Amino acid sequence: MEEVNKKNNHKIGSITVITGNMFSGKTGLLIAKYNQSKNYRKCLVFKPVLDNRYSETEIVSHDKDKIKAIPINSIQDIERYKDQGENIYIDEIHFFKEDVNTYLNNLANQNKEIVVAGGSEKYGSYCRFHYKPVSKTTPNKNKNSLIIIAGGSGTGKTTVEALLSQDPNITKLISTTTRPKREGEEHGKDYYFISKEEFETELEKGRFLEHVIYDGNYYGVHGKVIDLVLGTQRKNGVIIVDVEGFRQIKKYCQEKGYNAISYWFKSESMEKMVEHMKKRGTSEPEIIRRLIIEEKEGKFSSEFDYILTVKEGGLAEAVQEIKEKLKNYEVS
Ligand SMILES: Nc1ncnc2c1ncn2[C@@H]1O[C@H](COP(=O)(O)OP(=O)(O)OP(=O)(O)O)[C@@H](O)[C@H]1O
Repeated sequence: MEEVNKKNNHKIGSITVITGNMFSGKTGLLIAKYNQSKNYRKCLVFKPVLDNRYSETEIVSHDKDKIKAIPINSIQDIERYKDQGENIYIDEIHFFKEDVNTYLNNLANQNKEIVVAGGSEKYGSYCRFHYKPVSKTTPNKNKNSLIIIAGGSGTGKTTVEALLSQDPNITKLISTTTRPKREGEEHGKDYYFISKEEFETELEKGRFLEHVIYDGNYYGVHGKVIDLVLGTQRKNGVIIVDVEGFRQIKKYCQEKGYNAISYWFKSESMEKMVEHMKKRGTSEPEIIRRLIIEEKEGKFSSEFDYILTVKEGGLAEAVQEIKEKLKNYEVS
């Protein structure tokens, strides 16, 4: 499992360190991460004044990708700009000689998502970052977490969710729908079944964290469902969503002080994904449609806490990994 962001259960920021040898593509990756986030987060980019090899005011990768950057002399210069950004990108971090670790830890604890790129080990100790989030002033008393799962079709999300929810401490969050109840389905077990009018009223009030219209019916996740499981029942929850749903639910959890652990699911290969979809009886045109969605949404996989490549035949193993990780998030 790839850990994308070093975060703990307080969810108050992150530091992602991109390191490696010269010409290994560190700046290119930093630029890619910036491009992924720039349209929906306020982003600030910095570079050391000393690094004027290609440009004074731009970060330039070896592939000649470039983005505008603010040149700074000292890491502390970020102080003047920090309120204008939620995400902070710093290239060539090893050029700064002062204690960048302490400064960036403080910044991350102000809820900033930080990405730094730095040269190879021979340049010194820059890569010895240890992000130690401080306790929030109002510590999170809820030791339970919401497991948020997103990812491509046929990657095992539904199977893993079902296996996780067999655990008495993990509850699958129930969605709300306006579609008619089918035989055997139960209100509050399969879905909360409500009328179109009720759905639209709640939607207008902003109570749905995400919703879609499929086949003329609404489907959505109501905020009160998260409150019920994590707040009232004090259980862990699990939910499958798309990228936008993940963002809204993560934001809601942050506002409410609930822990959220997010996973982006992948299969070992695209062929395996297709094989799984075929096995399940998904039609060819639908497979193509889903692969296109996966390609589009997959660009945002780095926003998730973990990228989980589910090995072939490894669904139970994936469940175990998630459960193990869940233990680390429990606040005693
Ligand atoms: N890693 C895996 N190894 C073996 N079989 C798998 C694996 N991942 C998924 N499958 C199989 O593929 C099928 C589809 O899995 P599942 O419905 O859990 O995927 P999904 O990610 O929820 O897809 P969708 O988003 O389309 O609903 C199931 O039959 C499941 O058993």
